Parts: sequence; C-alpha cells; structure tokens
Amino acid sequence: MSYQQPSSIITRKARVWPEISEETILLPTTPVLLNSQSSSILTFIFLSLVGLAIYGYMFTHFNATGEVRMFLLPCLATGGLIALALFSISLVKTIRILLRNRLLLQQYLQQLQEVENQLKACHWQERQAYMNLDPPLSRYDFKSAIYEHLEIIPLLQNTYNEQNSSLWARQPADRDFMKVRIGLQERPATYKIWTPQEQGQIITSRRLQVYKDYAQALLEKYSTVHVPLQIDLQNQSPITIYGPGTKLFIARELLHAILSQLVYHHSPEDVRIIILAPRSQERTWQWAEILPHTVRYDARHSSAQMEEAFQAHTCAIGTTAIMDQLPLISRELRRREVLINDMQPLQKTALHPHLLIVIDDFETAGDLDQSVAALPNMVIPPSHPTQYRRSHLSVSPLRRPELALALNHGAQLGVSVLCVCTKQSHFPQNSQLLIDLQQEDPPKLLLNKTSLLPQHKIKTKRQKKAESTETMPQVNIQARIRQLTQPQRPTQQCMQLDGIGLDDLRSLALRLQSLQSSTNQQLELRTQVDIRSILDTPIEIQTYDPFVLWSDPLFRTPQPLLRIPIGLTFGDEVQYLDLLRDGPHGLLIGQTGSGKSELLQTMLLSLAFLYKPTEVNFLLLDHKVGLALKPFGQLPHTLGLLTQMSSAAGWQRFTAMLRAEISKRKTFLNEGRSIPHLVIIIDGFTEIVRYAEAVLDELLMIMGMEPELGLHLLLAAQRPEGIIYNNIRDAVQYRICLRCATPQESREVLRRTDAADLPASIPGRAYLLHGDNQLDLFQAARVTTPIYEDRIAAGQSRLNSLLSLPFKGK
Ligand SMILES: Nc1ncnc2c1ncn2[C@@H]1O[C@H](COP(=O)(O)OP(=O)(O)OP(=O)(O)O)[C@@H](O)[C@H]1O
Repeated sequence: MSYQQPSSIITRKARVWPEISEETILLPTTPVLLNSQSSSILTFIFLSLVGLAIYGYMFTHFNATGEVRMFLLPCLATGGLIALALFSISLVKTIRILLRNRLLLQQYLQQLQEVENQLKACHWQERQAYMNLDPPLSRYDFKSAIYEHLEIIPLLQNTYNEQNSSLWARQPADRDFMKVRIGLQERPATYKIWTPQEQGQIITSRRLQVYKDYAQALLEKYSTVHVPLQIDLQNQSPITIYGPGTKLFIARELLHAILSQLVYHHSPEDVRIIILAPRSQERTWQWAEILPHTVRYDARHSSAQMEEAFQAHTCAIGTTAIMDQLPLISRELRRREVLINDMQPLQKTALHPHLLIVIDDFETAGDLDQSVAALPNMVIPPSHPTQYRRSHLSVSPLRRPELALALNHGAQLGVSVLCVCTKQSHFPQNSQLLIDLQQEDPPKLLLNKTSLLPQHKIKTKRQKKAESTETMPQVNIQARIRQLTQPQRPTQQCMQLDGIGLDDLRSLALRLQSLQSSTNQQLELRTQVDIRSILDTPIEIQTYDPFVLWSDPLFRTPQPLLRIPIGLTFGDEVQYLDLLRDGPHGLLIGQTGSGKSELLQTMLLSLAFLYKPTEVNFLLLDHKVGLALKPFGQLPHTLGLLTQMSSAAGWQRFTAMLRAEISKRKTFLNEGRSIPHLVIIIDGFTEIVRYAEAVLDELLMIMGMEPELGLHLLLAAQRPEGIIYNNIRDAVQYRICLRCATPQESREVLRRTDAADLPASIPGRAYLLHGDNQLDLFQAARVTTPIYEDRIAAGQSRLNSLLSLPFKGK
C-alpha cells in the first residue's frame, strides 16, 4: 500500500463532556411495622369463653334459689356484653394495625420502585456516556446485557469527514489524551447508593422480607456499571501486553485494537506512531503503512521538504528496516532530551507530538538475525548508538540501547512504548503497566506477594457476587491490568477484550489516509463583526427596503424558519442559531461588559431583518431601565416592552399579558389559523426571579408548553445563580455563554471551563452549545460597529437610526 496525499481537511471541534451524575441516591428506610396483637385476641377469646362456661355451669348445676338465679342471669348477660365489647375493641385495633402495616408496606414498595427508576436512569446515563466517549471499534455483542438499551455506533461505522465531531477530537489539553479503551470492565458507579440504618425493632413479615430482598437486589444490580476500560499510553509507559503461548494471537489483536482506537481519536498532528515488527508479521502490519500517523516525523523538516517526507513512513517491518529506523528514533530521543534540559524547570511541558513506539513480539524463528561471529561481545555505548551501528538485529528492539531513553525517561520526553511479549524475561525494563492475558497465576517475576492480596480479595468478592445475582451478565475475565510500579493499586479486570480483524484494520487505514488535520490556530477568529457582513445579501442602509428583503427568497432561509446569523466563527464562516432546531428555548450568560446586550440586539435585529411581523413577534423584558432593548419597542414585531421589572406588580402585568397571548394562540391553533412565533427575551431573569418567586414556575410552565404554540424563551443573566439556574438549565435546549467570571460558572453553563478563559479584552467572544451538544466558538456580530458609526449623521442615536431604517417604508 502506498501513501496518498491527504484530500479532506478535518477541523477539530471543541469537545463537550457528557454529564455523569455524582448524586447520592437513598434507598428508603425499612418501615417499622406494628405488632398486630393477634395473639392477644386469641387469649381474650379463650378467657371470655372460659368465663362464660363457668357462669353457664353455675347457672345450670347449682341448686340455687330462684333469687340467686335471678342474680346470676344479669351477671351472665353483663359479662357476655363486656366480653363482646372488649373483643370488638381489640378486633378493631388489630384491623387498624393490619391496615396501617399494609399502607406502610405499600409506601415502602412505591418508594423502592421510584428509587429503582432513578437508579435505572443514572445507571443508563453513565453507561451511555462512557460508551459514547469510547465506543467499540467494529463488532460487539449487542445481545449482551452489557450493551442493553445503549445506542452505540461502532467507530468503523462513523463518517470520516468534517461532520464527525469525535474524529481526532482528543487534544493534548484533554484529560483523555492518549487514553484508549482495551475492553470492558465492571466498576463502582459514579453515583452513590446510600443504605439507611435499620431503626427500632423490626417486625418481619413475609412481604416485608420480599421487599427487603428487592432493595438488596437493587443495591447489587446498580452499584456497579459496565463501561470501557482505558489504559493511559502517556503516563503508564512502558506498557506490556503479556500473551504467552496461544494467547499471542489475542495479544496482537488487542495491540491492533489499541492502535485503531488511538488513530481514530488522535490526530497525526498530536500523535506519531513508530512500529517495529518482525518480517513474519508483515501481512498483519501492512495496514499501518498508510496511516497518516506513521508518516515519518522529523522536527527538522521544512514545509518544502514535507512533501518528500510523505513518501516515508515509520512502519519498520523486518530487521533491515528496523536497523534503519533505530538511528532515527535515537536521534529524535536525543533531540527531545536536549530540548527538555534547555527548558526552565517551570516551563517544562510535554513535547509535541507524542511519539508511540510499538514493538511486536520477536519470538518466531527467523524473526531476528543470526549474531555475527566477528562482533559477538560488542557493547554499544548508549551515547553513540549510530556510530557503532551493526547491520544485524540479534535481540528484540526492546533490548537495543537506542530505545533506552524511551523506556527510562519516556514520560518527560513525550514518548511511550507499547509492546507484546510472550515471555516474562522479555518484559522491558521499568515496565509500568502489564496487560496480562494469562488466565492462571500472575507472573512471579514481577509481582510480589503484596500485589497478589488485593487481587485475591477482588476475585473472592466477585465470585460471591456472581453467585448471588443472576441478573448480572456472566463474563469471563480475559485480562488483568496490573500496575507494576504501584503494587498497592488494585488489579483491574477486563471482562471483554477488544480486538479487530485485518479487513477492518485496512478499511480504517484507508479512510484515515485521505484526511488531514487543520489546527484552529491556522484559522483566524475576528474581533469585530458588522451585522451587515453576515447577512446573505449585503445591506445598503441608505436604500434598504424591508419589504424587498422579507420577500426575497435568496436573502432569507425559508426552511428551517428562524435560523438567524449571529456572528462569525473560524475561517469567517457564519455562525447561525436555529431557534427551531437548537431551541425552542435558550440561555444567554455573560459577565458584565462581556457583550450580552449587544448580542441580544444582534439577535433581535437579525430576526427583524429576516422575518416579517406576521412570522415573528417579540415580547421584551428587562429588570432594569432596558436601554438595550428599548429601541426595539418601536419595531412592528414587538408586542410589548416591559422595563424596570423590579416589583411583583410588573411581573403580574407580564404574566397577564402572556396568558392572554397564549390563550389567543390556542384559539387560533384550534381554528387552524397560522400564528407567528413569539420570541420572549428576559434580560436579568435571575434578578426578576428574586423579586417574584412565582416567576420561576411561570417560566417553567411556558417552557413545558407544546412547541406548536410557537413560544421561544431567551433568558439572559450575568451569571448562573444557584437553584434558580439549576431548574431553568434543564428546561432550555441551547446555551450561549460569553465570558464568565469563574471556571465554575462556565462549567455550569457549558459543562467545561473554557468560557472563563475567553479574553476580557474581546467582548462579544462566545460559545454556543447547540441543542445537539455541538459546541462552537464565535465572535458575535454588532449592530453598531465603529465603521458604521462614522456613516450615521451626527446627533442621531446610533441604534435608533439603524432600527428606524428597516421599517421606513411600512
Ligand atoms: N460583539 C461585540 N464586538 C465588539 N465589541 C463588543 C461586542 N459586544 C460588546 N462589545 C463592547 O463591549 C461593551 C459592553 O457590551 P455590553 O453592554 O453588551 O455588555 P453587557 O454584557 O451587556 O454588560 P452589562 O451586563 O453590564 O449590561 C460595548 O459597549 C462594546 O463596546
């Protein structure tokens, strides 16, 4: 296979991390049942019967006078009545207790079912989130309980173009840079399940015992999750895959799977791979020769030389190729060492790009050259490997001095080593992580007794658990991941190892071959954007006629309606916000001076430019005097502008207005009439909610209404504030975040801290988190730009001038 020039450019997108719940879910307390006193009723019935029997006996057998008999009769009747009354009382009491216990049990069951639903949701969310981050490569057992209810697109079924936001997404600053999955593991869930202490004396009943077993089953089923198991190629190097005997085939499949994951998630800009493999494995490594990640990396290459370098790759198969490759590796390692030594201690950063040296096993006869008799005892000084270069490779590359720096100081130099070994004696020196495919005992050579202990414990626990829970998938442990340098860290168990076939490898390499990464640094992001420059047809203010534009099919985007330009992103691409696709509801957060008011104006003006008042209406609210929104009150689109909403009365006015509008819309809808969309902008909503708490419910109610009513809320605030924000956040679909005061605030809005790093000197710079989780960085357009300012007649309000123009012909 020969290397082709790349044809498609991949611009890597900003990443959005999935939300994984860390909440603590409480299992309900076992109810304290009351004693039903059924035994006391029986005693009572027995005693009453005995009493009546005695009376009866006396009445019939004693030869008493008629007077005595007369006396005995009422006694007998009274006694009988008292007994009956007492019996009824105690029966009622018992029934009450039984009913109460039944109610308690019903409530307990209901609580357990609610908790189960909550646990199910968290459990699924966590599994789906991790599976989205690390999907399988091609094949997976979709019938397995591990994948139940998950939506999975294997990496090979993805598109390999600009639209794929996960391709080459991992960048050096990301927490999962150089981390790749090797299979699946079972580990404790991120959310916690809390079991309450049992209170008081527990009276057990059969039903209660069934419910307690149910609670226990919930605890066992949901306290762990099956998620991908990752290894850290950057920080755990050297990494050895130990596949003795027949396991060598699986070890090589795993090695291929690791590399496939690596080249999918990392761009060749950030990661370069060098492969050293024996001639016997030529067929299994051919796919790697066309990967953009194995194009020879040489820091000294000028861009003019790059084209020539495209022809050379770093996939060295066979001893001759390896002997050519080793001096190059050695030279690069030395260069990195010099660079690191020259850096000030505080400046020391990981060197770029990260190099991964992959070494296959050299065990088969003929994999290594025969030692040359003339140079049997020659020792190569590590400082001059190339000068003493031999033309034969008689030991595995792992033993070669050229690789000593990579094995001993790889972490500092930005170099990792990943190898396959079939013998413990071949493990590289300083091996940090061992992926042990051997089913039996761990290698004695590297593991002392202390490291066996936790593993033994885990195994026993797992066995016990497997016996007790039938619902859990029963999978064999296929590999054990041991930290060799930190024996105190528990061994991880891999339940399903990844692997990939040669056909899939070839298909992956062919798709990646035509791609090239483009860095965001190459593309500029402007600092000033005039709103007129982002509209599809340039607007000439002096001759602008709104009616012409509203009916111009080229100018407006007919479908989907409500797609408005709001700024420019990298490479002068227009940034759109689609209130239908991304919405209907959204948030705009930005600290004071970040450009919030300007952006609101831009959005309103974009909508007014593009859509007629019969298509879009506005309802505007500002808790302050509303200087920014005031000019828009004159637009024919605007139903109302309410300012100084700092009292409950103001809010009541708004709700009354809104309710009337909603009921009008409902009537219109029932009559089959079309209704314009209503964009409701609330500036300073957290302040308004503080004055009138009922506002929050009202807002949430509006957000829950059916989309046919055409309501679109845009809530603007300076910061995401506590509980108010939390409730709102879940109800909105898109979020625009200008500069935030703190990383925490940014995280609350975007799930990442980047908005806190937006430059304060560039107002209007913002992130847009779309409804489908895509994140875009853009520069918001302005209604009034300094350029435009000069062109407006002196003394005229800048904004009013612009706003009056669109409707002059009305
Ligand atoms: N998109 C933009 N491009 C360039 N400059 C901008 C942009 N948006 C705002 N600015 C500049 O930043 C200043 C502050 O903007 P703006 O008044 O919109 O901030 P704000 O976030 O609404 O502040 P506050 O919350 O205090 O009202 C503006 O006067 C303008 O000079």
